[in-house]
Parts: sequence; structure tokens; C-alpha cells
Amino acid sequence: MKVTGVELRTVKVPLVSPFRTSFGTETVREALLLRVVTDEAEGWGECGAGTAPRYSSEYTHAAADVLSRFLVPALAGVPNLDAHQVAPALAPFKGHRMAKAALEMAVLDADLRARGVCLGHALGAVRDTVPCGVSVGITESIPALLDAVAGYLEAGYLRIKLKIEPGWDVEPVRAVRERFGDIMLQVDANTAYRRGDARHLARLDPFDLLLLEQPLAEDDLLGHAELAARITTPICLDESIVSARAAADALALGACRVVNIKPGRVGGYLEARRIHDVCAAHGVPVWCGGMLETGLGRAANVALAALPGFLLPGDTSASDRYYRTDITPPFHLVDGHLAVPTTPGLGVTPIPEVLDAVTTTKTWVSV
Ligand SMILES: CSCC[C@@H](NC(=O)CCC(=O)O)C(=O)O
Ligand SMILES: [Mg+2]
Repeated sequence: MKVTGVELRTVKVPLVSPFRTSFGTETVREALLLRVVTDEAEGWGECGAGTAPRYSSEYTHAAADVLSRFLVPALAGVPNLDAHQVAPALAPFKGHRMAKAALEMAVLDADLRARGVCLGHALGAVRDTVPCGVSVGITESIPALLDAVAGYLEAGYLRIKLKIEPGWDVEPVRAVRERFGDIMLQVDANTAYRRGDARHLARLDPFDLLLLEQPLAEDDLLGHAELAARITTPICLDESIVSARAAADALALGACRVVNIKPGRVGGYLEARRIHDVCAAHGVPVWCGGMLETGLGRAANVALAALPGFLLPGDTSASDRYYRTDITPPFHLVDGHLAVPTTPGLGVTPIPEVLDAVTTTKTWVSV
């Protein structure tokens, strides 16, 4: 394929309700979308970065800048481009994994559409549907949390993930356990704790959680390994796992026993599959995380979550968990599962009038 250019588009989509984590509260998703135009097909990509650099160092406007200034022009030098050549072409530029992932995703989508192959098949999916969990933000009160969890269980979600932070951890977990019994339950701290909190975090052990996600700083593998020796709840890493090498190092250090795979965080779906393969080789379960994706990223995540090593329900929730109107045909939860798209590429494309209604900027970058 020959890329002729890339359209960068920012969209602003309101969330159905505020989503509070240990690093802030989201009420609107400002996403960067890419439309790659090639001589054979067009492809769509979505950048997982948020409006501010709170989850990681990336943010939407920086991603748009690095893509237009460096990453998209770097594809000009690649004659017969396919998705496997994108990461090597972008390697000279340090970091910006979410921006790189969005570009690779769009090239992968175009490549697969041109060949009539769906993403799930290309990645090695072994399932037609994937079991879904849901991420529940920090709420104003315990009763409000219990109402939210009851609603998601009623909707059919198979696993509940609670956001926690110092001051909102043991009591919310206790309340959910006492009200809903032995549901599949896990927590996510988004790096909110310190090595000195080990004794406090051990107070979560009696609640039989599936995992404790990213309690410490993203660069503190040693701290997670020390913590793992002092609590019984399995540690899962998210922000720390930025590549297959990082995953192998984390496993070798005993820093985690489960991995949350997010394609944007690691530079793309091809690296995400490598992490899946590394974890599978070590007998370590993985699950697919989320970055409040629109239906574009959601479609790709569902395809990834259908790989054999994805043994735990992911944060691949239905479109209506976050959006009243998705920019693609919505993903609906059926018996706690989402269907893996089967048509070429991502299997979804934006609905033009919906996309235009939420578009805030559009930029064309020639290659
Ligand atoms: C805005 S919070 C994004 C990062 C967070 N993601 C979720 O909690 C799931 C979000 C989703 O359902 O897409 C995580 O650290 O796992
Ligand atoms: Mg997380």
C-alpha cells in the first residue's frame, strides 16, 4: 500500500456519567481519530490518550502534534507499506506510544480492508464473543457505589472493577462483597499507593479479589515485587507494562501475576499480541484494558480480547457504559459478552453524521 495522507480529527463525546479515578474525573472524552488514505483502502485509528497527561505522559493535543510533525511524514519513506512496517518506521522517534498505536491501527485497518480480512482473524482470535467486565469509578458515597454496581450486574457484566485510592478502598470493597456476594471483583489504584502502604493494602486480602491493579508507580517494578511478597491478592500491572520486554521483566521480577493489555499503552495491536504471547508462555493470564474508546477502538479491543490467552473478562464494556451515542454502530452486551466483528478490518466505521456532530477539529497531513 502507498499512503497518500492522514486526516487527524478530534472529537468530543460527553460521558453518560462522570468517571472518577485516583487521578481525576472525566466527564467528556476528547479523542484523536485518524483516517489513513492509501491507494488501496482507507483505515481508521483511535488514540487512547486523554485530554491531560494524567494516566500517562501522553495527551490528545501532543499526540496530534507528534503525528503531524514527525510520525505521519515518516511513512513517506516506506514504499509498500503494511502494518508490520509502521513500528520500525516510527522507532527513531522516542515514546509517544499511543500516537504511534493509533497510526499503526489505521494502517492495519486499511491493510486488512484491502485484503478482505477481519482484525480478529489477523490477530489469531479463537472466540466469536468475549466475556465483559466493567470499570466502576469512585462515587460520592457507598450507597451510590452499590447502586452503580447493582445496575451493571443487572446489565449482565461478568466482572466488576472498582477504582480505589487512599481513603476509598477497604470500605467500598467490603460493602460490595457484603451486598453482592462472590461476584468476580477486582480493584484498580492507578498508581495511587506507595511502598509504605503494603500493610494497608493487605487489608484487601480477606475479600478474595481477582487482582489488585497497578497499586504503585508505573516505574516501580521492584516495589510491586516487594508488595507481592506481602499480600495475597494477585497484583496486575497496567501502566507499567509498556512493551513485551517490560512484561517479561515484570514477570521475571515477580512484580505481577496478571497483565492488563492496552494496545495504545504499548504502541499498537501487534505489540499487544507480543505481550499476550510472552504472558501465555509464562502461564500468566491477561485481559484487555480500556481507555474509554469509541466504537473504533472498542471493535479492535474486542478482536484482541478473543485471543486464547485473554482468560479474564476485560474492560471491554458495551458502548452505552460511557456513551449515549457512539460514533460507530454501538456494541451491545448480550449475556455478558460482546460479539467479535467479522467483516474486514476493524469491522466498523464511523457513522458520518454522528462523527461530524462531535468533531471539533480536522487536519489533513499529506505524506
Ligand atoms: C480514564 S481512566 C483510563 C484508564 C483505566 N481504564 C479503565 O478503568 C477502563 C476504562 C474503559 O472501560 O474503557 C485503567 O487504568 O484501567
Ligand atoms: Mg488500570
